Amino acid sequence: MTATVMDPIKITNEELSEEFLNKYDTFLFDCDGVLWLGTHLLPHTKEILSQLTEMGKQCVFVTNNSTKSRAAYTKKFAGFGITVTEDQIFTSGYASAVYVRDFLKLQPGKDKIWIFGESGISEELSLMGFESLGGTDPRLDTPFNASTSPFLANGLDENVKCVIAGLDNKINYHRLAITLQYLQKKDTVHFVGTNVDSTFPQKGFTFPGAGSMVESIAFSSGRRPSYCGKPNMNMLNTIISAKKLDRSKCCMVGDRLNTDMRFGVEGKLGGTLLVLSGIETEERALEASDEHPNPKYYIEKLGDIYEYTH
Ligand SMILES: O=C(O)[C@H](O)[C@H](O)COP(=O)(O)O
Ligand SMILES: [Mg+2]
Repeated sequence: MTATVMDPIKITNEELSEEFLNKYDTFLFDCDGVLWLGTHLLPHTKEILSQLTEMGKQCVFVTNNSTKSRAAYTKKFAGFGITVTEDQIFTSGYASAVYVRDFLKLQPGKDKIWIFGESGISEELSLMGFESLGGTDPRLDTPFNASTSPFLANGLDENVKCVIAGLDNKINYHRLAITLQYLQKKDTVHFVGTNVDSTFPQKGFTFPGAGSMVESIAFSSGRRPSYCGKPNMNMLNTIISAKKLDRSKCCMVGDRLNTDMRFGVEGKLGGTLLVLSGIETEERALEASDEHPNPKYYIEKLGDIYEYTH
């Protein structure tokens, strides 16, 4: 293990917890691996979020998980007994929809989007007035047959101008095959990836992440996607301007070095906190690497801050 110039500080006691809490006004929380692992809420997540609110801190939730829309996430929080409003939530599905509207300048009502992914993408597009195809369409669940697929029967839809690809737990050959047909239209169809995460942390398991799926279709098409989730700075800029944040008073809290910590460091936020309850290990947090930055602080799990201060 090589020591870096600015060694990450491990939060292990009340004093360091207080120092950390007092430094920032706004905390940007990653969700998977930080707040929860699937349907399992991590210990003292609810308590630390209430503590921050009582201290007058602002909490924003920034997830690369595109499977749910912002509206669906408010329900997930509510299911855990945590009150969060939709304007506190930013997802990679929403960031992708913003990119399609504001950067690609596709036109709602005219241009359509083919989705390789779940309802979190189509719901955000629909709120912006975009029609989408593919995604959770049950006809894609059937085994692929080129001569009977309804997506090939009448030719491809000429109005599709973009493919958005993200995490899809119903990934199958039918979805891969039709997505590739649209991506082969290189001159007219853009390629957007929601997020690059190679893996997806769950309780006791690490599963394939969105990036593993997006890279599969990138490989077959020979194209590179524009990734919109963390660490893309467009996503951070959207959040900073929507919430009118002072970057120096913000701290990014995440469980991944190449997405969350990079987002905080490249975005010049005041601080970063890596939690070890998701993807990364202490060894990785401390190693010097060209692949990712080190965090400013790290801790075993977010709820420990609550425990140290109570
Ligand atoms: O593959 C994925 O989409 C991710 O692993 C994942 O869901 C990321 O979510 P986050 O950790 O940013 O909340
Ligand atoms: Mg995470």
